[in-house]
Amino acid sequence: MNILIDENMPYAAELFSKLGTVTAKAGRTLTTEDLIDVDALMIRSVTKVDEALLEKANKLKFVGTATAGTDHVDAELLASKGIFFTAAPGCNKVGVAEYVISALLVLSQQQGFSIADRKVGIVGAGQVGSYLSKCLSALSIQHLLCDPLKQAEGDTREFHPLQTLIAECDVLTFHTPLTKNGEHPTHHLMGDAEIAALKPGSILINAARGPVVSNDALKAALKTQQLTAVLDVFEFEPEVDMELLPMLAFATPHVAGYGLEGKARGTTMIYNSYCEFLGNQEEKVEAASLLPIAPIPKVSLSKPWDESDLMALCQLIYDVRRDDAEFRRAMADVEQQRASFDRLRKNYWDRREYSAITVAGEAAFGLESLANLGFTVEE
Ligand SMILES: NC(=O)C1=CN([C@@H]2O[C@H](COP(=O)(O)OP(=O)(O)OC[C@H]3O[C@@H](n4cnc5c(N)ncnc54)[C@H](O)[C@@H]3O)[C@@H](O)[C@H]2O)C=CC1
Ligand SMILES: O=C(O)C(=O)[C@H](O)COP(=O)(O)O
Repeated sequence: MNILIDENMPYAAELFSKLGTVTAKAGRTLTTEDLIDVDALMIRSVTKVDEALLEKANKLKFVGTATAGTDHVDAELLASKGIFFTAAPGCNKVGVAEYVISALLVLSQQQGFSIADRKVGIVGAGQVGSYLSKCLSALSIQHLLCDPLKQAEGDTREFHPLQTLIAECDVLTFHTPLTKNGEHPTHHLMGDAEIAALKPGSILINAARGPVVSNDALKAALKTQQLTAVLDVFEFEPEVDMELLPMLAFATPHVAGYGLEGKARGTTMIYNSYCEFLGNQEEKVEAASLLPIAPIPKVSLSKPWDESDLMALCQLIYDVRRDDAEFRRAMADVEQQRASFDRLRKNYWDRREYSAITVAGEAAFGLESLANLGFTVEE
Protein backbone atom coordinates (compact mmCIF):
# COMPACT_ATOMS: atom_id res chain seq x y z
CA MET A 1 0.00 0.00 0.00
CA ASN A 2 1.50 3.36 -1.01
CA ILE A 3 0.37 6.23 1.17
CA LEU A 4 1.28 9.81 0.32
CA ILE A 5 1.03 12.25 3.24
CA ASP A 6 1.47 16.00 3.63
CA GLU A 7 4.77 16.54 5.45
CA ASN A 8 3.01 19.03 7.73
CA MET A 9 0.87 16.44 9.50
CA PRO A 10 2.03 15.61 13.03
CA TYR A 11 1.87 11.92 14.00
CA ALA A 12 0.97 10.88 10.43
CA ALA A 13 4.26 9.24 9.41
CA GLU A 14 4.31 6.97 12.50
CA LEU A 15 0.66 6.04 12.23
CA PHE A 16 0.27 5.48 8.50
CA SER A 17 3.50 3.47 8.27
CA LYS A 18 1.64 0.77 10.24
CA LEU A 19 -0.62 0.42 7.21
CA GLY A 20 1.73 0.81 4.25
CA THR A 21 4.72 2.56 2.72
CA VAL A 22 4.60 6.25 3.53
CA THR A 23 6.02 9.11 1.46
CA ALA A 24 5.82 12.65 2.88
CA LYS A 25 5.79 15.70 0.59
CA ALA A 26 4.98 19.40 0.74
CA GLY A 27 1.21 19.58 0.21
CA ARG A 28 1.12 22.89 -1.62
CA THR A 29 3.33 21.69 -4.46
CA LEU A 30 2.00 18.16 -5.06
CA THR A 31 1.71 17.29 -8.75
CA THR A 32 -0.16 14.56 -10.57
CA GLU A 33 3.13 12.66 -11.05
CA ASP A 34 3.32 12.39 -7.25
CA LEU A 35 0.08 10.37 -7.35
CA ILE A 36 1.27 7.64 -9.70
CA ASP A 37 0.86 4.26 -7.92
CA VAL A 38 -0.43 5.97 -4.76
CA ASP A 39 -3.30 4.13 -3.05
CA ALA A 40 -4.16 6.72 -0.42
CA LEU A 41 -3.56 10.47 -0.16
CA MET A 42 -3.59 12.34 3.18
CA ILE A 43 -3.67 16.13 2.80
CA ARG A 44 -4.18 19.45 4.53
CA SER A 45 -5.92 22.59 3.28
CA VAL A 46 -3.10 23.60 0.92
CA THR A 47 -3.55 20.76 -1.58
CA LYS A 48 -6.09 21.45 -4.29
CA VAL A 49 -7.69 18.15 -5.28
CA ASP A 50 -9.03 18.62 -8.81
CA GLU A 51 -8.95 17.06 -12.31
CA ALA A 52 -5.38 18.23 -12.85
CA LEU A 53 -4.06 16.61 -9.66
CA LEU A 54 -5.91 13.35 -10.30
CA GLU A 55 -4.91 13.02 -13.96
CA LYS A 56 -2.22 10.37 -13.37
CA ALA A 57 -3.69 8.90 -10.16
CA ASN A 58 -3.91 5.33 -11.42
CA LYS A 59 -4.49 3.53 -8.09
CA LEU A 60 -5.99 6.17 -5.80
CA LYS A 61 -8.87 4.83 -3.70
CA PHE A 62 -8.84 7.05 -0.60
CA VAL A 63 -8.35 10.77 0.09
CA GLY A 64 -8.35 12.09 3.66
CA THR A 65 -7.97 15.74 4.66
CA ALA A 66 -6.93 16.37 8.26
CA THR A 67 -8.90 19.63 8.21
CA ALA A 68 -12.34 20.94 8.99
CA GLY A 69 -12.67 22.99 5.79
CA THR A 70 -13.04 21.07 2.52
CA ASP A 71 -13.13 23.88 -0.05
CA HIS A 72 -9.81 22.64 -1.47
CA VAL A 73 -11.30 19.30 -2.49
CA ASP A 74 -13.61 18.55 -5.41
CA ALA A 75 -15.63 15.96 -3.51
CA GLU A 76 -18.01 15.36 -6.44
CA LEU A 77 -15.07 14.55 -8.69
CA LEU A 78 -13.72 12.05 -6.16
CA ALA A 79 -17.14 10.43 -5.83
CA SER A 80 -17.47 10.20 -9.62
CA LYS A 81 -14.14 8.35 -9.73
CA GLY A 82 -15.14 6.00 -6.89
CA ILE A 83 -12.48 7.49 -4.58
CA PHE A 84 -13.50 7.54 -0.92
CA PHE A 85 -13.20 10.97 0.70
CA THR A 86 -13.11 11.87 4.36
CA ALA A 87 -12.36 15.01 6.39
CA ALA A 88 -11.89 15.84 10.07
CA PRO A 89 -14.92 17.92 11.10
CA GLY A 90 -14.46 19.74 14.38
CA CYS A 91 -10.87 18.54 14.89
CA ASN A 92 -9.57 22.06 15.50
CA LYS A 93 -12.64 23.89 16.84
CA VAL A 94 -11.03 24.32 20.27
CA GLY A 95 -7.86 25.90 18.86
CA VAL A 96 -9.81 28.39 16.77
CA ALA A 97 -12.05 29.38 19.69
CA GLU A 98 -9.00 29.83 21.95
CA TYR A 99 -7.40 32.00 19.24
CA VAL A 100 -10.47 34.27 19.23
CA ILE A 101 -10.50 34.42 23.03
CA SER A 102 -6.82 35.36 23.11
CA ALA A 103 -7.36 38.11 20.53
CA LEU A 104 -10.27 39.50 22.56
CA LEU A 105 -8.41 39.38 25.87
CA VAL A 106 -5.31 41.09 24.49
CA LEU A 107 -7.37 43.73 22.70
CA SER A 108 -9.36 44.37 25.88
CA GLN A 109 -6.11 45.12 27.65
CA GLN A 110 -4.69 47.23 24.80
CA GLN A 111 -7.87 49.19 24.14
CA GLY A 112 -9.06 49.36 27.74
CA PHE A 113 -12.40 47.58 27.66
CA SER A 114 -13.84 44.69 29.63
CA ILE A 115 -14.68 41.60 27.58
CA ALA A 116 -17.83 41.33 29.68
CA ASP A 117 -19.09 44.59 28.13
CA ARG A 118 -18.70 43.48 24.54
CA LYS A 119 -21.38 41.88 22.38
CA VAL A 120 -19.92 39.30 20.00
CA GLY A 121 -21.47 38.24 16.69
CA ILE A 122 -20.57 34.72 15.57
CA VAL A 123 -21.06 34.17 11.86
CA GLY A 124 -21.24 30.44 11.16
CA ALA A 125 -22.55 28.35 14.05
CA GLY A 126 -21.07 24.98 13.13
CA GLN A 127 -18.33 23.20 15.04
CA VAL A 128 -16.13 26.25 15.68
CA GLY A 129 -18.94 28.79 16.09
CA SER A 130 -20.87 26.57 18.50
CA TYR A 131 -17.79 25.80 20.60
CA LEU A 132 -16.91 29.50 20.72
CA SER A 133 -20.48 30.24 21.77
CA LYS A 134 -20.08 27.77 24.67
CA CYS A 135 -16.83 29.50 25.71
CA LEU A 136 -18.42 32.95 25.58
CA SER A 137 -21.35 31.68 27.65
CA ALA A 138 -18.83 30.37 30.22
CA LEU A 139 -17.49 33.93 30.46
CA SER A 140 -21.00 35.47 30.47
CA ILE A 141 -20.21 37.36 27.26
CA GLN A 142 -23.30 38.33 25.33
CA HIS A 143 -23.31 36.99 21.78
CA LEU A 144 -25.53 36.56 18.74
CA LEU A 145 -25.42 33.78 16.16
CA CYS A 146 -25.86 34.04 12.41
CA ASP A 147 -26.23 30.83 10.42
CA PRO A 148 -29.04 30.87 7.85
CA LEU A 149 -28.34 27.26 6.85
CA LYS A 150 -28.64 25.90 10.40
CA GLN A 151 -31.73 28.05 10.87
CA ALA A 152 -33.31 26.57 7.74
CA GLU A 153 -32.45 23.05 8.97
CA GLY A 154 -34.60 23.71 12.06
CA ASP A 155 -31.78 24.19 14.58
CA THR A 156 -33.63 25.55 17.60
CA ARG A 157 -31.03 28.09 18.71
CA GLU A 158 -31.82 31.78 18.17
CA PHE A 159 -30.32 33.06 14.92
CA HIS A 160 -30.12 36.55 13.45
CA PRO A 161 -29.40 37.94 9.99
CA LEU A 162 -25.86 39.13 9.33
CA GLN A 163 -27.20 42.71 9.12
CA THR A 164 -28.39 42.48 12.74
CA LEU A 165 -24.97 41.31 13.91
CA ILE A 166 -23.33 44.13 11.96
CA ALA A 167 -25.67 46.70 13.47
CA GLU A 168 -25.61 45.42 17.06
CA CYS A 169 -22.31 43.71 17.80
CA ASP A 170 -18.99 45.16 18.90
CA VAL A 171 -17.09 42.12 17.67
CA LEU A 172 -17.79 40.08 14.54
CA THR A 173 -16.00 36.75 14.18
CA PHE A 174 -16.25 34.56 11.07
CA HIS A 175 -16.44 30.76 11.16
CA THR A 176 -18.08 29.80 7.87
CA PRO A 177 -16.78 27.61 5.08
CA LEU A 178 -15.75 29.32 1.84
CA THR A 179 -18.61 28.92 -0.65
CA LYS A 180 -19.34 30.63 -3.94
CA ASN A 181 -22.67 29.01 -4.79
CA GLY A 182 -25.97 28.28 -3.13
CA GLU A 183 -28.37 30.56 -1.33
CA HIS A 184 -25.85 31.83 1.20
CA PRO A 185 -22.44 32.10 -0.44
CA THR A 186 -19.69 33.31 1.86
CA HIS A 187 -17.23 34.62 -0.73
CA HIS A 188 -16.89 38.34 0.13
CA LEU A 189 -19.62 37.99 2.75
CA MET A 190 -17.99 41.11 4.17
CA GLY A 191 -17.70 43.46 1.21
CA ASP A 192 -17.70 47.27 0.99
CA ALA A 193 -21.29 47.76 2.18
CA GLU A 194 -21.10 45.30 5.09
CA ILE A 195 -17.79 46.63 6.40
CA ALA A 196 -18.96 50.24 6.05
CA ALA A 197 -22.02 49.40 8.17
CA LEU A 198 -19.97 48.12 11.14
CA LYS A 199 -20.33 50.12 14.35
CA PRO A 200 -17.47 52.57 15.01
CA GLY A 201 -14.88 50.81 17.16
CA SER A 202 -15.86 47.35 15.92
CA ILE A 203 -13.50 44.39 15.96
CA LEU A 204 -13.55 42.07 12.94
CA ILE A 205 -11.93 38.63 13.21
CA ASN A 206 -11.52 36.26 10.28
CA ALA A 207 -10.29 32.77 11.18
CA ALA A 208 -12.34 31.03 8.49
CA ARG A 209 -11.08 31.45 4.93
CA GLY A 210 -9.45 34.60 3.51
CA PRO A 211 -11.95 35.39 0.75
CA VAL A 212 -14.86 35.54 3.22
CA VAL A 213 -13.71 39.14 3.81
CA SER A 214 -12.87 41.27 0.78
CA ASN A 215 -9.27 42.33 0.96
CA ASP A 216 -9.89 45.59 -0.88
CA ALA A 217 -12.97 46.47 1.17
CA LEU A 218 -11.12 45.80 4.42
CA LYS A 219 -8.12 47.85 3.37
CA ALA A 220 -10.29 50.79 2.32
CA ALA A 221 -12.24 50.65 5.59
CA LEU A 222 -9.13 50.45 7.75
CA LYS A 223 -7.98 53.73 6.19
CA THR A 224 -11.14 55.62 7.08
CA GLN A 225 -13.14 53.73 9.73
CA GLN A 226 -12.61 53.19 13.42
CA LEU A 227 -12.10 49.47 13.02
CA THR A 228 -9.82 46.79 14.47
CA ALA A 229 -9.09 43.77 12.29
CA VAL A 230 -7.59 40.41 13.22
CA LEU A 231 -6.77 38.06 10.36
CA ASP A 232 -5.59 34.47 10.58
CA VAL A 233 -6.44 33.92 6.92
CA PHE A 234 -5.76 36.01 3.83
CA GLU A 235 -7.64 36.39 0.60
CA PHE A 236 -4.67 35.41 -1.55
CA GLU A 237 -2.62 33.35 0.91
CA PRO A 238 0.19 32.42 0.95
CA GLU A 239 0.50 35.90 -0.63
CA VAL A 240 0.07 38.54 2.04
CA ASP A 241 -0.92 42.07 1.13
CA MET A 242 1.89 44.20 2.53
CA GLU A 243 -0.27 47.32 2.53
CA LEU A 244 -2.89 45.52 4.63
CA LEU A 245 -0.55 43.79 7.09
CA PRO A 246 0.53 46.89 9.08
CA MET A 247 -3.12 47.93 9.43
CA LEU A 248 -4.06 44.73 11.25
CA ALA A 249 -4.15 44.48 15.03
CA PHE A 250 -3.04 40.83 14.83
CA ALA A 251 -2.04 38.80 11.82
CA THR A 252 -1.15 35.11 11.80
CA PRO A 253 -0.37 32.59 9.02
CA HIS A 254 -3.53 30.43 9.09
CA VAL A 255 -2.71 28.80 12.40
CA ALA A 256 -5.80 29.60 14.50
CA GLY A 257 -6.64 25.91 14.73
CA TYR A 258 -3.07 24.72 15.20
CA GLY A 259 -3.22 23.26 18.72
CA LEU A 260 -1.35 19.99 19.16
CA GLU A 261 -4.57 18.32 20.34
CA GLY A 262 -6.36 19.55 17.22
CA LYS A 263 -3.65 18.27 14.94
CA ALA A 264 -3.62 14.91 16.71
CA ARG A 265 -7.41 14.75 16.33
CA GLY A 266 -7.20 15.70 12.63
CA THR A 267 -4.58 13.06 11.87
CA THR A 268 -6.24 10.31 13.91
CA MET A 269 -9.67 11.03 12.45
CA ILE A 270 -8.46 10.35 8.91
CA TYR A 271 -6.14 7.55 10.07
CA ASN A 272 -9.02 5.78 11.84
CA SER A 273 -11.21 6.33 8.82
CA TYR A 274 -8.55 4.71 6.62
CA CYS A 275 -8.28 1.77 9.07
CA GLU A 276 -12.04 1.33 8.75
CA PHE A 277 -11.82 1.62 4.97
CA LEU A 278 -9.24 -1.19 4.99
CA GLY A 279 -11.31 -3.25 7.46
CA ASN A 280 -8.44 -2.99 9.94
CA GLN A 281 -10.31 -1.82 13.08
CA GLU A 282 -7.67 -3.05 15.55
CA GLU A 283 -5.11 -0.45 14.40
CA LYS A 284 -7.35 2.51 15.37
CA VAL A 285 -5.92 5.01 17.90
CA GLU A 286 -7.21 7.70 20.28
CA ALA A 287 -5.78 11.19 19.68
CA ALA A 288 -5.28 11.73 23.44
CA SER A 289 -2.90 8.77 23.64
CA LEU A 290 -0.40 10.60 21.39
CA LEU A 291 -0.13 13.81 23.42
CA PRO A 292 2.73 14.78 25.74
CA ILE A 293 2.16 16.42 29.11
CA ALA A 294 1.93 20.25 28.93
CA PRO A 295 5.02 22.28 30.03
CA ILE A 296 2.98 23.80 32.88
CA PRO A 297 0.45 21.08 33.64
CA LYS A 298 -1.07 22.51 36.83
CA VAL A 299 -1.75 25.86 38.47
CA SER A 300 -3.59 26.82 41.66
CA LEU A 301 -5.98 29.68 42.32
CA SER A 302 -5.83 31.37 45.71
CA LYS A 303 -8.95 33.51 45.19
CA PRO A 304 -11.89 33.85 42.77
CA TRP A 305 -10.47 34.71 39.37
CA ASP A 306 -10.92 38.12 37.79
CA GLU A 307 -10.31 39.26 34.21
CA SER A 308 -6.57 39.70 34.67
CA ASP A 309 -6.27 36.22 36.24
CA LEU A 310 -8.23 34.86 33.31
CA MET A 311 -5.84 36.55 30.91
CA ALA A 312 -2.85 35.05 32.77
CA LEU A 313 -4.41 31.57 32.70
CA CYS A 314 -5.33 31.75 29.02
CA GLN A 315 -1.89 33.10 28.12
CA LEU A 316 -0.25 30.08 29.73
CA ILE A 317 -1.72 28.26 26.76
CA TYR A 318 -1.94 30.79 23.96
CA ASP A 319 -1.14 34.43 23.37
CA VAL A 320 -1.89 35.55 19.81
CA ARG A 321 0.93 38.11 20.04
CA ARG A 322 3.51 35.33 19.86
CA ASP A 323 2.36 34.17 16.40
CA ASP A 324 1.67 37.73 15.29
CA ALA A 325 5.21 38.89 16.10
CA GLU A 326 6.84 35.93 14.39
CA PHE A 327 4.63 36.34 11.34
CA ARG A 328 5.43 40.06 10.93
CA ARG A 329 9.15 39.35 11.28
CA ALA A 330 8.97 36.66 8.61
CA MET A 331 6.85 38.72 6.22
CA ALA A 332 9.32 41.62 6.35
CA ASP A 333 11.51 39.68 3.89
CA VAL A 334 9.24 40.21 0.91
CA GLU A 335 11.23 37.90 -1.40
CA GLN A 336 10.69 34.97 0.97
CA GLN A 337 7.06 35.65 1.88
CA ARG A 338 5.37 32.63 0.31
CA ALA A 339 8.04 30.26 1.60
CA SER A 340 7.97 31.86 5.05
CA PHE A 341 4.18 31.52 5.27
CA ASP A 342 4.48 27.76 4.85
CA ARG A 343 7.66 27.48 6.93
CA LEU A 344 5.95 29.05 9.95
CA ARG A 345 3.09 26.62 9.58
CA LYS A 346 5.34 23.58 9.11
CA ASN A 347 7.57 24.44 12.08
CA TYR A 348 4.75 25.54 14.33
CA TRP A 349 5.39 25.27 18.07
CA ASP A 350 3.67 22.76 20.34
CA ARG A 351 0.71 24.91 21.24
CA ARG A 352 -1.77 23.24 23.57
CA GLU A 353 -5.44 23.63 24.41
CA TYR A 354 -6.80 24.90 27.77
CA SER A 355 -7.64 21.30 28.73
CA ALA A 356 -3.89 20.54 29.00
CA ILE A 357 -3.75 22.62 32.20
CA THR A 358 -5.36 21.59 35.47
CA VAL A 359 -6.56 24.56 37.51
CA ALA A 360 -6.86 23.69 41.19
CA GLY A 361 -8.81 25.70 43.74
CA GLU A 362 -12.06 25.99 45.63
CA ALA A 363 -15.39 25.70 43.84
CA ALA A 364 -16.19 29.24 45.00
CA PHE A 365 -13.21 30.55 43.00
CA GLY A 366 -15.15 30.16 39.73
CA LEU A 367 -13.89 26.71 38.77
CA GLU A 368 -17.12 25.82 37.01
CA SER A 369 -16.79 28.62 34.47
CA LEU A 370 -13.15 27.68 33.84
CA ALA A 371 -14.25 24.08 33.28
CA ASN A 372 -16.88 25.30 30.83
CA LEU A 373 -14.15 27.29 29.08
CA GLY A 374 -12.24 24.04 28.61
CA PHE A 375 -9.68 23.96 31.46
CA THR A 376 -9.32 20.77 33.47
CA VAL A 377 -10.26 21.70 37.03
CA GLU A 378 -9.60 20.12 40.41
CA GLU A 379 -11.29 21.03 43.66
N1 LIG B 1 -8.08 29.23 10.54
C1 LIG B 1 -8.07 27.96 10.83
O1 LIG B 1 -7.07 27.44 11.30
C2 LIG B 1 -9.29 27.15 10.62
C3 LIG B 1 -10.26 27.55 9.75
N2 LIG B 1 -11.41 26.82 9.60
C4 LIG B 1 -12.42 27.35 8.67
O2 LIG B 1 -13.58 27.62 9.43
C5 LIG B 1 -14.70 27.05 8.81
C6 LIG B 1 -15.70 26.64 9.85
O3 LIG B 1 -15.22 25.52 10.55
P1 LIG B 1 -16.23 24.55 11.29
O4 LIG B 1 -17.04 25.29 12.27
O5 LIG B 1 -15.44 23.40 11.76
O6 LIG B 1 -17.16 24.11 10.07
P2 LIG B 1 -18.69 23.69 10.13
O7 LIG B 1 -19.02 23.17 8.78
O8 LIG B 1 -18.95 22.84 11.31
O9 LIG B 1 -19.46 25.07 10.36
C7 LIG B 1 -19.60 26.06 9.42
C8 LIG B 1 -20.95 26.71 9.62
O10 LIG B 1 -21.04 27.85 8.76
C9 LIG B 1 -22.41 27.94 8.34
N3 LIG B 1 -22.55 28.80 7.18
C10 LIG B 1 -22.38 28.49 5.88
N4 LIG B 1 -22.65 29.57 5.10
C11 LIG B 1 -22.98 30.58 5.95
C12 LIG B 1 -23.36 31.94 5.75
N5 LIG B 1 -23.47 32.49 4.53
N6 LIG B 1 -23.61 32.70 6.84
C13 LIG B 1 -23.51 32.17 8.09
N7 LIG B 1 -23.20 30.88 8.32
C14 LIG B 1 -22.92 30.10 7.27
C15 LIG B 1 -22.79 26.50 8.09
O11 LIG B 1 -24.19 26.34 8.06
C16 LIG B 1 -22.12 25.79 9.25
O12 LIG B 1 -22.99 25.66 10.35
C17 LIG B 1 -14.15 25.87 7.98
O13 LIG B 1 -14.95 25.61 6.85
C18 LIG B 1 -12.79 26.35 7.58
O14 LIG B 1 -12.91 27.04 6.36
C19 LIG B 1 -11.65 25.70 10.34
C20 LIG B 1 -10.72 25.26 11.22
C21 LIG B 1 -9.43 25.90 11.39
O1 LIG C 1 -9.13 22.72 9.27
C1 LIG C 1 -9.14 23.68 8.51
O2 LIG C 1 -10.08 23.94 7.74
C2 LIG C 1 -7.99 24.59 8.48
O3 LIG C 1 -8.08 25.69 8.05
C3 LIG C 1 -6.71 24.07 9.02
O4 LIG C 1 -6.56 24.06 10.36
C4 LIG C 1 -5.58 24.83 8.39
O5 LIG C 1 -4.46 24.10 8.45
P1 LIG C 1 -3.79 23.34 7.22
O6 LIG C 1 -4.64 22.20 6.91
O7 LIG C 1 -3.71 24.25 6.06
O8 LIG C 1 -2.49 22.94 7.76
